[in-house]
Amino acid sequence: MTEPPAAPHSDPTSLNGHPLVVAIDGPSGSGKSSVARAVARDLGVGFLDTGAMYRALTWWCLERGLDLADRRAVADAALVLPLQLATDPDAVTVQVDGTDVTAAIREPRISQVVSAVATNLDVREILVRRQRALVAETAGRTGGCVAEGRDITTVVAPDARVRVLLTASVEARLARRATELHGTADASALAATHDEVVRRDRDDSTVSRFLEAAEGVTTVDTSDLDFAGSVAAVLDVVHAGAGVAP
Ligand SMILES: Nc1ncnc2c1ncn2[C@@H]1O[C@H](COP(=O)(O)OP(=O)(O)OP(=O)(O)O)[C@@H](O)[C@H]1O
Ligand SMILES: Nc1ccn([C@H]2C[C@H](O)[C@@H](COP(=O)(O)O)O2)c(=O)n1
Repeated sequence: MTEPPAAPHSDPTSLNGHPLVVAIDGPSGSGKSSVARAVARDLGVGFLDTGAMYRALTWWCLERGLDLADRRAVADAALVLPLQLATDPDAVTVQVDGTDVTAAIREPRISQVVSAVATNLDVREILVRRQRALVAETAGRTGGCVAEGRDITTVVAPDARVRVLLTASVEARLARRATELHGTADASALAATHDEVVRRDRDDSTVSRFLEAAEGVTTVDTSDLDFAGSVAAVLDVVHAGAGVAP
């Protein structure tokens, strides 16, 4: 008898047609974006990087010469932000008004100031509305959505079937980001990365709760895990919490 080919990934259709939403929050450098993307790929569903939305808005405001401290002007920009965000985990692209900003929004000049936009409460209200719509649309179209950010488990998708706080020690997170940005985690690279990780978390945590798990949220500490181990740990939570066949 011929065996059927092995399934390439977990099967969200085992949820009797109910779309699977996986919400992942965590501090900077914990691995949210890369792990969430790999988890979405494994599940065969869409992926939403909500930080990319705050970054794209920041990029657009700077492009238009707006003062990021002008909260009203930045919120007005958020209302009309011409954003196209691809949610295919194999082809994540971010466009603003037809310009591909996928790489530009990761540059230090954006990382250094994005918190000024992300702590604008009027902006948050507007982008959260868009994020909820994107999660629903993506989940309906692909069978599910893995969404990551700082307030997904608590504000954007508190009813998600699976909710994870992905965390790691500050030392591990600094080393990861330093290696990513500077190719090394030596003392000078670690010092240069401090603002990107520690200061940003301090500012961002004034408006969102992502340093500790909210009730019902499962913490996955990746300090001692490699990347593949982090993905496997989150998939374990998904399989346990959502009844998704591995
Ligand atoms: N065990 C691990 N788990 C997750 N990511 C890891 C791990 N080890 C190294 N990394 C690397 O850490 C870096 C940071 O990951 P990523 O950008 O996904 O973090 P993040 O939490 O989304 O950060 P930010 O919120 O600042 O964008 C990436 O280069 C990733 O490949
Ligand atoms: N749901 C979210 C997502 C992101 N932010 C903030 C935090 C960061 O300073 C910025 C960019 O996010 P990153 O790409 O580094 O994950 O946006 C937030 O407040 N809420």
